Amino acid sequence: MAQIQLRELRHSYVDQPAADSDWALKRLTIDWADGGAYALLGPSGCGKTTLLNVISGLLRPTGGQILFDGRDVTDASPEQRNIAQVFQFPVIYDTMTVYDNLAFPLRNRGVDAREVDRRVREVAEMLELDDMLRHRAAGLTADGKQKISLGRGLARSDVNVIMFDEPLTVIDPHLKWVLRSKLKELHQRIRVTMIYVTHDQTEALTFADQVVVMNDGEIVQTGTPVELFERPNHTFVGHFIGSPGMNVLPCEIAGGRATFAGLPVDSVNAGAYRGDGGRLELGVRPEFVSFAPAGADDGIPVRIVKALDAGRHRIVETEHADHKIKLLVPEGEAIPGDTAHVRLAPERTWVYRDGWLVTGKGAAR
Ligand SMILES: Nc1ncnc2c1ncn2[C@@H]1O[C@H](COP(=O)(O)OP(=O)(O)OP(=O)(O)O)[C@@H](O)[C@H]1O
Repeated sequence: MAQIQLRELRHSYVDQPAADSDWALKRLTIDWADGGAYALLGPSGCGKTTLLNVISGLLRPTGGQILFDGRDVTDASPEQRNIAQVFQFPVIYDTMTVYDNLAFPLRNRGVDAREVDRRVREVAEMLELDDMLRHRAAGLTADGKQKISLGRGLARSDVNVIMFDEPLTVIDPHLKWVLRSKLKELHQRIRVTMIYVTHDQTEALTFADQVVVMNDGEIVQTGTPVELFERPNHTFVGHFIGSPGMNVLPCEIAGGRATFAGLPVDSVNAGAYRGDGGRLELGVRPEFVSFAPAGADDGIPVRIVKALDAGRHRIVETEHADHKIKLLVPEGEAIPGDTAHVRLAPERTWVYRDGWLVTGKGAAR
């Protein structure tokens, strides 16, 4: 097990990177605690796989350092880094039995037969593969094969880190939930540092203690699922996490107060803005927007565009001067007809400058 530190890590696939867009990873600095469960979450192309390959040693970064327990491993080979990796698609030996597949990484490291047997049976039981240990892997379904891949990643207890790259892609939807909870349970049992890469927020939020959100080669926020929900560090995090994502509205700030379309809006942090220009926006999640009671005219006047049933609540889309504002209305509460006023909860409304949360110390990077 290891603490993993990335220092000013950069990578470009271009020979002579010049433009910002030439960088697949842009100066990442982050510490991952020994034994932590992390998810690396971000849209396709944001650099997740590049980062995993740099950590595992398959790719030499253009710049920066990788430290395992304080030791610089930037130039170490994948074998020297002692990492287990589980990929999107099963990597198994079809002609071997399930047992031999699980035992393979242990035997390869010279682990003694009794310990191999103990670990194989333990992992097989956790993944519910115990009744098929003598079967040939070739006969298994795609789900079964991917379970073996997971098992091979989890069998070794001496690894510095286990990395999962979208491991549930080929798994049947109803089994995904089961495997996700199993992985979480397993992490709690074995406490090896785990990094789980996904573009699926549900997978990230259910697996990880800390979620690292990436966009466009940068880490935009690291936090618990609650932190990402309650205090998005960047409008991207607000959009990407949550369903529907955060409302983002253009605003102006004068005298420490924000206005949207000329209407005053109270926020947590407008007072921290230093008047240094930039694109100013307000962010508020649909959960923290509500309709003012009929007859009240405080808040933002809106036109109701549509309402979508989402189980326990409805997602209502409203509009003010071509700006969409979404809100959640609990089941049983009335939705006004054509027009209404909406209120933004001041303690849940944040000001962003050029996408980043205004903290008073410049952008909240
Ligand atoms: N071998 C490569 N050669 C050139 N460019 C690459 C290569 N691999 C990735 N890239 C580019 O680097 C950027 C990051 O890609 P990467 O695959 O790391 O993202 P990702 O978040 O893992 O995406 P996905 O979820 O689609 O796998 C993208 O712009 C991609 O086009």
